[in-house]
Amino acid sequence: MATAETESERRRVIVRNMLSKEECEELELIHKSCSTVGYRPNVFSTTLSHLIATNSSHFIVPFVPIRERLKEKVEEFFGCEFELVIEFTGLISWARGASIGWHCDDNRPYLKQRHFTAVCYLNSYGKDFQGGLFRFQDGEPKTFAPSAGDVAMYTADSRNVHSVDEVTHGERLTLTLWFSRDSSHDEDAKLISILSQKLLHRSDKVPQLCLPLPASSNMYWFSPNQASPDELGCNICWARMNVLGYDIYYSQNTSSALDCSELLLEPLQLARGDNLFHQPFANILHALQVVQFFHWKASEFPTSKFETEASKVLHLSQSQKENISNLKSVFVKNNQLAETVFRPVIINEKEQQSFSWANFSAAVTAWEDYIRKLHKQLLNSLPHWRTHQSIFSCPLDESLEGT
Ligand SMILES: O=C(O)CCC(=O)C(=O)O
Ligand SMILES: [Fe+2]
Repeated sequence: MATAETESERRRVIVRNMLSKEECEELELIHKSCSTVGYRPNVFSTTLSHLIATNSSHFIVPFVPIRERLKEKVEEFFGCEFELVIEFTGLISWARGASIGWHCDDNRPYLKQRHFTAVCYLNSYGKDFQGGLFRFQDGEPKTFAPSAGDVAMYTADSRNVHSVDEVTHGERLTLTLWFSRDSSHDEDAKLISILSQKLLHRSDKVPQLCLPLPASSNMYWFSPNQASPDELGCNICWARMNVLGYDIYYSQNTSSALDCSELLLEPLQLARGDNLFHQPFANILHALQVVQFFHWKASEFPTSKFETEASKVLHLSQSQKENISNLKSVFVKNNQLAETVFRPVIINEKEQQSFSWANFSAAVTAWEDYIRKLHKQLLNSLPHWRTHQSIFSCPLDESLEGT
């Protein structure tokens, strides 16, 4: 006679719609504006420590309530209340060609501290990507077609040997967490320590707008498979902007003096068609964040009937256009590759056609407000996190409300 399994025998659960559409989209924004090349071919990743290292610590804030809910759910389902720590949190995207064969998640001596896995799917099979089905080697469910908001939770041991089919189209995006019973592997403690070093020694009491700071350029260099020569690759920040219709323009003399990798730290302007947007961005990551933010929120900016003030948009000269295409050939060596890997499957054509610099300009301001709000929440929370050595949702102190 079959008996109900006890909590300690439970090995997996799939929870549908655990993350809201808004949460999925916000994490997608963070990934598409901060990710680096990942640990496997055709995989990109964004870790929380990388966010801190690139002056984007405030992007940890949207993860906080999600991490909490996931931990509670894993503890409840597997019957280990108050026992677990989060060992790792990361956004991982899988581009065409990425896959992983049969494995379990603690299958290396240095991974034995991983006791439970939670994989949140931030976009959908059949809509945003093809291929990429998740499979368990035995038991039910056997195959799982991810949909945005779904979460798979399973024990990291050999009772859950699983694989992911090769992605054949689009970019499959996940938020992956591992949980441990061993508190010495607590990710929170490490994050709080580096956050404190970064944020508490700053002299500015009224925080400046946080502008991202790119990591070393090789972390953004994608080549289709790791063995192929550099000539075939592309810079992922550049490529992500190109596929959404933006060109990148550096006004300084780029022909000789600057090492190309240093260029990523220099101010730049964005162009589209024959137009150059007047406002400079501090560096390539700053431009990318604003572009991705606009792409996320575009529908919220009413289609402007008014042309941008003439002073905000300049007409590109022939030599500026040449400058753009010369640099593009350095940073995106294979345009076809960039299109295949980074072009979203669904691009709102209306959004592309009704593009206006006036709306884009409004998005620059809205992005600044958004970043300031996240940064304020982070500064509000950090003292509580330090006291409790744990990252958790804190209500905003009244004294900070409305500031
Ligand atoms: O993305 C998934 O569905 C699972 C990924 C996986 O198995 C892993 O990262 O270990
Ligand atoms: Fe896995």
